[in-house]
Amino acid sequence: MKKDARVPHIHLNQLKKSFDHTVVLDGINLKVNQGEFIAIVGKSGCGKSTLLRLIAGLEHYNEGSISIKDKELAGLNTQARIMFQDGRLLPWKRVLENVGLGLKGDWRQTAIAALRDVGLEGRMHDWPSKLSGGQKQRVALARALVHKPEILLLDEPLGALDALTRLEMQELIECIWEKEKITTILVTHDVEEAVALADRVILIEDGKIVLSKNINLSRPRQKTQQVFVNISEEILSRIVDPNEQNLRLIIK
Ligand SMILES: Nc1ncnc2c1ncn2[C@@H]1O[C@H](COP(=O)(O)OP(=O)(O)OP(=O)(O)O)[C@@H](O)[C@H]1O
Repeated sequence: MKKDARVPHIHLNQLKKSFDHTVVLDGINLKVNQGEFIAIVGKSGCGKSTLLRLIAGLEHYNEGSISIKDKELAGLNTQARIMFQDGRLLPWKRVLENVGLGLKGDWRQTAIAALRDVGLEGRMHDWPSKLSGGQKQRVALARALVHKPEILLLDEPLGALDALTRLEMQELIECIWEKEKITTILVTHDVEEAVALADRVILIEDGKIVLSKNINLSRPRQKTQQVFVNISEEILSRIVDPNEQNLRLIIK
């Protein structure tokens, strides 16, 4: 049977999530197409990570539904892999074993290929403690990609990196996404990062999606380009109040 291209890869319908009677997400509606790159931004504590965890099936929701290709998600989302800010490598396993974790059969070759894709094949015998922050995140990315996920969930994966390493990692993520066309959802505090990478930027506020902005710019995007700056400022102005924004511009 021919697949219906109109069926969204991920469909969140009237999703509601509470923790101990505190509503964190309320009436979230979102359709993500196959191969789309979505970025989620919003103030700290607005529920971005909770949303990713719900899509990963790591958390239960109270109301609404999550469908993956029209099938309601029940339990762990086996099509998805999630990557966190701290990488979460196992310190007692070498890089190659970290990437190969959970693989079967000829796992070494598969893990080596994944490390090659992130440019770290040469470090496969190292302990994670010998790696820089950026290298650890490359390994974490390889560990997610080695399972050939259809959905990649990135929870502020570059948040702890210095500016230059962050840019390199952005390029790597973009490059892998362009090659593999994995449906990707990135949570980030960095609006420029969101605009640089995503097809669509979603803003969450008070538990709801208050903005959904298509970014119709060709790739790779130039952050200094006026249209890029304008879009970033527009989204930022929706997140921070005008006084905070003035302060940010002064500090800049
Ligand atoms: N397991 C939990 N138990 C109780 N409350 C939780 C739990 N996880 C998250 N919360 C609360 O839910 C709200 C949203 O948290 P979440 O981590 O999703 O926000 P966030 O937007 O990702 O924040 P940040 O940008 O700071 O990472 C917060 O108020 C948080 O305290």
